Amino acid sequence: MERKGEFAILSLSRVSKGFKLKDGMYQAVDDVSLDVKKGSIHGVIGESGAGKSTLLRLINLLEKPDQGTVTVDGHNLTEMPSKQLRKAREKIGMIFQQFNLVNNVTVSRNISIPLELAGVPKRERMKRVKECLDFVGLADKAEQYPAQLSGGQRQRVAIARALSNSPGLLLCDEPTSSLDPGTTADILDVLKDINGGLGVTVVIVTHEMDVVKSLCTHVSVMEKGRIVDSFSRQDGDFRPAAVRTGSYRDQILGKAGETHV
Ligand SMILES: Nc1ncnc2c1ncn2[C@@H]1O[C@H](COP(=O)(O)OP(=O)(O)OP(=O)(O)O)[C@@H](O)[C@H]1O
Repeated sequence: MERKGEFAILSLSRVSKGFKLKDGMYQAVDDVSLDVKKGSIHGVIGESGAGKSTLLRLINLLEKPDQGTVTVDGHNLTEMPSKQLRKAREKIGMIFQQFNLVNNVTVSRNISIPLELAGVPKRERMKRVKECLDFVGLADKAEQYPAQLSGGQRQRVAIARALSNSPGLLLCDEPTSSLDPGTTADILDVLKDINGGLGVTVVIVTHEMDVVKSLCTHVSVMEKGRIVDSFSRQDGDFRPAAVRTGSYRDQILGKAGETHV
């Protein structure tokens, strides 16, 4: 039963996505249903090629599902006319493994662009850019260019840009996979602050177990385009693994090894 305050900010219902290849269709996401609770940090873990990035891109309709519905904050995105969808997307931030910054403009401008696209007046934009830079601890880098920054600093700029329109949901596609362990820990701390301090729900796809262990409140395991297991790390959801022993669930819940008597 759903507990008070635990309603889903995001629901995927029977979502599928296939890609046309030379020798037929490849089903990257296959009939996936998933609820993400408001206020959670929901990790999607799985091997390379499992379909994690495609699943994430289906959430904000960067990929259009072949079937199924995507509901964010009670609004069915899959049925929205494009203008309304653009508005809804402003409230869904996204960050990427390779940061995806615009390299020939300054840090400030990178953060300002989503605000410009949303029609925010200049004065308000400047204020918001400063707030976002302060939040990620890069106020002194405002007039620098991405090439002048380290990987961790670039990811912080990308995070500031993703936060500029005050999203309720932040989608993270392998956000630490290009970073060294120390910088990874810093970025994970920023994501924790975004969740705990700003109340933003975070969905993160990763193949790194440590990222899930240090960050996530809820976990889904993806295999061959399907979600094969989903569990909470918070409330003693220690049901036996739905899949084999030594599964992601066992490892994440700290039960790995219990069977090795
Ligand atoms: N635009 C596309 N056209 C054709 N095939 C695609 C496309 N995007 C993804 N795929 C295929 O779909 C499968 C799932 O890819 P996806 O990137 O979602 O997996 P992933 O779990 O995120 O893996 P990784 O961690 O390696 O990125 C892969 O086999 C990939 O080659």
